[in-house]
Amino acid sequence: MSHPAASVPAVTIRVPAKVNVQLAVGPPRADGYHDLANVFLAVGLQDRVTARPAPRLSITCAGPGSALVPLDGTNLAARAAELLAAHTGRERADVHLHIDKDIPVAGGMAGGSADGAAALLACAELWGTGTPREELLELAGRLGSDVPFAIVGGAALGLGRGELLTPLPVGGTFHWVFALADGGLSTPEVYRECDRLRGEDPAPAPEASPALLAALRDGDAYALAGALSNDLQPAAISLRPSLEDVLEAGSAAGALAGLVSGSGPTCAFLAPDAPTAARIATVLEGSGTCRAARATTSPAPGAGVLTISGA
Ligand SMILES: C[C@](O)(CO)[C@H](O)COP(=O)(O)OP(=O)(O)OC[C@H]1O[C@@H](n2ccc(N)nc2=O)[C@H](O)[C@@H]1O
Ligand SMILES: Nc1ncnc2c1ncn2[C@@H]1O[C@H](COP(=O)(O)OP(=O)(O)OP(=O)(O)O)[C@@H](O)[C@H]1O
Repeated sequence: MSHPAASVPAVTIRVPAKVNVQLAVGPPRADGYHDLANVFLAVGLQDRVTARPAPRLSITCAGPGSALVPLDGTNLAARAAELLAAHTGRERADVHLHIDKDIPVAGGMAGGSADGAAALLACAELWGTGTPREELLELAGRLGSDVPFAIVGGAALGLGRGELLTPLPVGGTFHWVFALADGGLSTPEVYRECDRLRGEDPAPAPEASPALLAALRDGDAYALAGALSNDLQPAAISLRPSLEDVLEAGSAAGALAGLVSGSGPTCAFLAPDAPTAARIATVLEGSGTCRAARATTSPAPGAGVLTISGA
């Protein structure tokens, strides 16, 4: 006897959030982007995207903040499905995508980018496109600067606008606490604010910090704490001054260091070990400076298949 649930093909991909342990931002380019030295680290918060055959492209989303996620063609997962269909000569993106969200929305942890990366992989698997990984990475870069890293995971240096990746060795597990904010920050607005604050001062060419790369390679949390940097942090704080209070609360709670994650408003705190991370999360939650705090570890693997069912 056939099993009805098993007869529905479905592919579920899990995909990690990121924190930028270094984000060096150069001057604005003619195309509106900024050259970066962007050191990405994938962390244990993850979304899941499930692809199933459907007459036409549709999206549903569940989980914290899902009400803020667009369900139309602007969703990065929808754009990924359309892009792969066009690239592989498929008539339509005939797929339903369901997003289980755990990555904070508009939080500077590349949640939308993660969903775009997961949708690319899910549709490639569901449609059996056989698209080589290099081609998927190139398509990912067209979707957004953060999308290729969600496929690669681990740690990587992103040059150009952040999409040209070189994987980096990581010599141990790092413990993090993420302070989640109410409401998001717009990435383009934060870059604009960064330019505005710099005024006429020329930004130096962005370069990866040798001390930071060594800290990652050695798995040395104390050295990493001393090397964390984010050129977008002053801009995020300028747009959301209350982030100063979050950073102070995390540091008073015993973090080795804290910084704004990417374009914010999520703040990331490095802890020496798991029990300290759990304690910092509890203190932050009670501090009234953030909506919630989550302890997790890094590095985490890039987007990958969680389940494939039916056929
Ligand atoms: C802040 C970071 O999350 C750090 O990883 C990324 O740089 C942002 O990456 P993303 O959200 O994938 O950004 P994209 O979708 O490529 O670009 C959105 C907007 O952010 C700004 N942007 C983005 C990347 C970059 N290197 N320079 C920029 O100025 C531009 O205004 C761009 O129009
Ligand atoms: N799948 C998606 N999930 C969340 N937001 C999405 C998605 N697709 C499109 N968006 C839009 O993108 C905006 C930014 O959301 P996202 O969660 O990617 O921000 P972010 O984590 O700050 O991004 P980044 O760190 O890459 O700059 C949202 O406000 C939303 O309108």
